[in-house]
Amino acid sequence: MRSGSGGASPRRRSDPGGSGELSRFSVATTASSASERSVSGAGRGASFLDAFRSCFVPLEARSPETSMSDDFHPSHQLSQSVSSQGSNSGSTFGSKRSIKGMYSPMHRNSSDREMPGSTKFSLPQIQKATKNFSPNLKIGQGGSGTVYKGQLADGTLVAVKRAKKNVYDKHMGREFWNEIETLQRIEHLNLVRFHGYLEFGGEQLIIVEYIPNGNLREHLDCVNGKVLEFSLRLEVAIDVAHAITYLHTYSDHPVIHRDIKSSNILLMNNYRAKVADFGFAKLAPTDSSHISTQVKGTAGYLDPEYLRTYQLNEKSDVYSFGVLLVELVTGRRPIEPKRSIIERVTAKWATEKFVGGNAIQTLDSNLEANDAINLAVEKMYELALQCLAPTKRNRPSMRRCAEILWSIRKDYRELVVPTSAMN
Ligand SMILES: Nc1ncnc2c1ncn2[C@@H]1O[C@H](COP(=O)(O)OP(=O)(O)OP(=O)(O)O)[C@@H](O)[C@H]1O
Repeated sequence: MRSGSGGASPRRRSDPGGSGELSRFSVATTASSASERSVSGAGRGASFLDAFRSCFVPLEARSPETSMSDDFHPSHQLSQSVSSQGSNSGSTFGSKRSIKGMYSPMHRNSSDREMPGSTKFSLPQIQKATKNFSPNLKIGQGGSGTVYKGQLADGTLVAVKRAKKNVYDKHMGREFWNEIETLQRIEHLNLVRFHGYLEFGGEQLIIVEYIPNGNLREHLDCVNGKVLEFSLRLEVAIDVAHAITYLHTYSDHPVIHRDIKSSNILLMNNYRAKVADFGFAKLAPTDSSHISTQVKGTAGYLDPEYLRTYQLNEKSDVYSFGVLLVELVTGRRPIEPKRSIIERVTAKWATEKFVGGNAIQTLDSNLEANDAINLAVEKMYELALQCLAPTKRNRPSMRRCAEILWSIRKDYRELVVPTSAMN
């Protein structure tokens, strides 16, 4: 995914690992395609080291044995088309917002789809806000569309996601409605706020809160020439943990994001993080034996168990979060094809270093190590290893991840500012 700055000129992104883009994909085919896309690594074994190595072994993907149902769909209640303008709660885990009538695109017929889809916005309004989708206002490019910065008549800054027009790919349309459905359900300080949407005249637009300070990947790449300091990385990890905890635990119905990755973590000017991009999000299956027909996610972040079994679970987000933790410490992308084979899969390389007692060697070279950072890095890897466990039952809940990160932050702060100095 390529993205630009929040300003008028598109931002260039550096590529220190020479890794290029991580492909976002959905595997809907036979299991062999899943195995082709999986990450290779060391063999299995009984030792601790081998146990965590197996997080990265090639998967012997198999077709689900049980008969496949279609991708899980919530039992939609018919609805109004809501434009969610509610205020953010600001509480740690946010407030539950109950949207009684969920809008169900799956249950609409095609003539409905030609109708303007939002009570809030008209196409001319959005064309005006984005200067008719001016290339100068382009702030991001993803697999499913282009993102523009816009300003509404009342001065509110918004991000407008314009879905790709691809008549041959019905999944694109599904992603669009998926994102709207999820955004309507959720509200949390660490999730991008939904303003509304519009489907009209071949355009599919999602309008959300504009987040001014770029995405986490850009900051780890020092695109602005500024290093993201360690304490802020820890704060970002906590914000993301809060956001996912909310999705898994406190939203009306547990939501699985399915695409947790650094380019989907957006930063405010004060470096508070917000999770974006709900195109792949799903309501958690109520039936634990549910089998998806499509595995979705981004290479390098994808839960190997989900890839192998097609069984979706909240713990798939926990796996991706483990990859993100390693990314925060190392600054590297999850897969760096241009590095030596040992270093190519960042999480494997870094956690092996950790187990070997050399965690600090993996610290982002832009950061300067000190006692506080050393300790925090060790603890973050301990947590990352749990998140990256090969099977979901051995991974912690997101809530547990948040609690562990709070304690890491507490210890970090105490070491950075010794108590005696505060008295
Ligand atoms: N609300 C927002 N405010 C500011 N910038 C945004 C916003 N939403 C997205 N962006 C920018 O646009 C980029 C692409 O976002 P988008 O959600 O479209 O990804 P995507 O299409 O799902 O991409 P991919 O398919 O690779 O996941 C983000 O990385 C970010 O830099």
